[in-house]
Amino acid sequence: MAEANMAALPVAAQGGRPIRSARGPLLLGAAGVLLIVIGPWVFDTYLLNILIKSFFFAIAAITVDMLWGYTGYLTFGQSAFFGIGAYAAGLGFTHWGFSTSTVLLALGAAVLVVAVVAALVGWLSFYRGASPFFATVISLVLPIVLTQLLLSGGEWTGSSSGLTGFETFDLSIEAWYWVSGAAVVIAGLLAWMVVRSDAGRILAAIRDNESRCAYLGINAPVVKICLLVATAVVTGLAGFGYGSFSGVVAPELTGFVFGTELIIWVALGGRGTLWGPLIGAVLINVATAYLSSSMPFAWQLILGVAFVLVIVLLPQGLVPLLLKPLGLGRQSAKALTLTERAVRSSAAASDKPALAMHGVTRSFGSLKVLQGIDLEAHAGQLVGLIGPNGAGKTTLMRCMSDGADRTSGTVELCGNDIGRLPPDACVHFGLGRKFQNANVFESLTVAECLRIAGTILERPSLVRNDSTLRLPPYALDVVRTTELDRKLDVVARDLSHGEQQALELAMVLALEPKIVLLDEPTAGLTKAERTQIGKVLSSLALRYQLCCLLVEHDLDFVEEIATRIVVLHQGTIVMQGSFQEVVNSDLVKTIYAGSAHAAREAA
Ligand SMILES: Nc1ncnc2c1ncn2[C@@H]1O[C@H](COP(=O)(O)OP(=O)(O)OP(=O)(O)O)[C@@H](O)[C@H]1O
Repeated sequence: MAEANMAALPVAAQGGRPIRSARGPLLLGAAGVLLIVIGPWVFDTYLLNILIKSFFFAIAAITVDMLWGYTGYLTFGQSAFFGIGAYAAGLGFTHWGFSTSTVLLALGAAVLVVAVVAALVGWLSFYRGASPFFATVISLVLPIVLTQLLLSGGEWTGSSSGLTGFETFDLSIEAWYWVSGAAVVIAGLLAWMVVRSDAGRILAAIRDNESRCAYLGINAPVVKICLLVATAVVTGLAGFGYGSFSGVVAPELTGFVFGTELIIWVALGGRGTLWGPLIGAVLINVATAYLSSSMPFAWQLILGVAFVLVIVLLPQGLVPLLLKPLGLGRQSAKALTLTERAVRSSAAASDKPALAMHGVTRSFGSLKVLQGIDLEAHAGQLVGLIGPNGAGKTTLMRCMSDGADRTSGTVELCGNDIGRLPPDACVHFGLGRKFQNANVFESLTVAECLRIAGTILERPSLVRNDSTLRLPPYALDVVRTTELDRKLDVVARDLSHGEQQALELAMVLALEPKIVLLDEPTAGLTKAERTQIGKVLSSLALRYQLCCLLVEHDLDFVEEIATRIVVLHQGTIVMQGSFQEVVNSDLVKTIYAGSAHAAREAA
């Protein structure tokens, strides 16, 4: 294919992506580091003691924020990982004595057990088809089960009293303060770097629209399992530090109440900000230490009421509101260059069908929606799939893009049998699917959506933001003809309906698909937008030799661009041919007249 060797050309240098201004967090970070350095000279021993514990708790709160605030996974289970880390120290030092080798063994055991438990919980929570509600219930069960295990551990775990008085690191309170302070700063910086990076934006994409991620070839369950394991290990290490410092480990550290407190600290501090939960966790723990003895019940009640109020009235949390004058959260634009990317994969070979379906059926109970569909489409063809409402067009598209959807029959994409493979695997065979309703990442900018769309071709960095956005020529065509290149820094939810449709199409094309499925791409578009999209679609097939399948009710539009028409009626293909052959066919006229009559009768 000629485009395969096309040089990357700078086509636009305008627009930009909003990133959180680094000035505010840096100022805040500098103030925090200063407090950590001078703390031992400023705070009394009691406060130092509280702060050390708060720092370890704050690390756990940061990980909850990454899971809940950034990825949308509400978890009560991080306490379990904190507790496993703390008990690794308590059990190791109590039963085998304190020595360098015990420290290393206990630390290794903490990391291993936490990673294995987190991977298991992640697999259970995020396996295909599991709902977010199910994942949250699993996260509730984990601390409850773990607490029961510890309670039934007899003398070995100390049962309800836990373990106390074991020998631990011989460090002064000042040294512990600096160590825990350094740990929270490092954890905060690492988390901040990851969530701001290009790869970190995938977390927000999963939170926004997991189904679109799958159709971009991103295996969201695996991403979530990896994130859960990484954050669980960090939380487990924080727990190890806490257990080693306090010399006391008790079942409460693994419990569901502590898991809920972490959620409260994150919500009050400011979900999705990292520094909010960090500051929230520290301040609430300090306040609890001073106030809970003078008003033990009232303080918990105040925290509970504040939590409810914040969730209902102030979803962004309290800390961002209090620190607004510092300029935290203000947006600034980073210059971004949009360039053309050479197409990596060649189009499907013309002698082999890009899409081949044989005997495909789909039933919902006794309702047979598709009845033995045989269909082939080649590279360079733009096939219009038409038929009355309820004919089974969308169902047929689903069967082409998700192996689990059909009841029987075979589907091959570029010669690969999709078997029962999920959409993200089908995408790797060259599939791109555009849905009827614009399906984008609403909280991300146009540039971020487009970058995430190219994830399977250009692995995004875990630490950096790339200042160049590379797109294949046809995706660039869509971006330019619809003037999205002037709106790279606009958040997707603020685009017009037509622009969102164009953005979704550009995202699908950024995948460099060989087969493009388009479900009513002109629905809700103005005449001008329809003409623009029509030109782009024609060029996909004619110029770039992609295989396109288009479901469309607008027959004028189909006439303009389709190279072949397939008519579907009551789940079977009743006719295939050129547009003129189809519209002049008596059979097709009868089918459409019949469905119009049925529609009038129904009305
Ligand atoms: N999940 C489902 N459960 C039960 N029936 C379903 C399901 N999905 C689709 N159907 C039925 O299958 C038939 C075909 O639906 P489908 O959406 O594929 O038709 P279509 O040709 O795309 O229609 P339209 O042009 O109105 O979008 C309809 O009768 C619909 O009610």
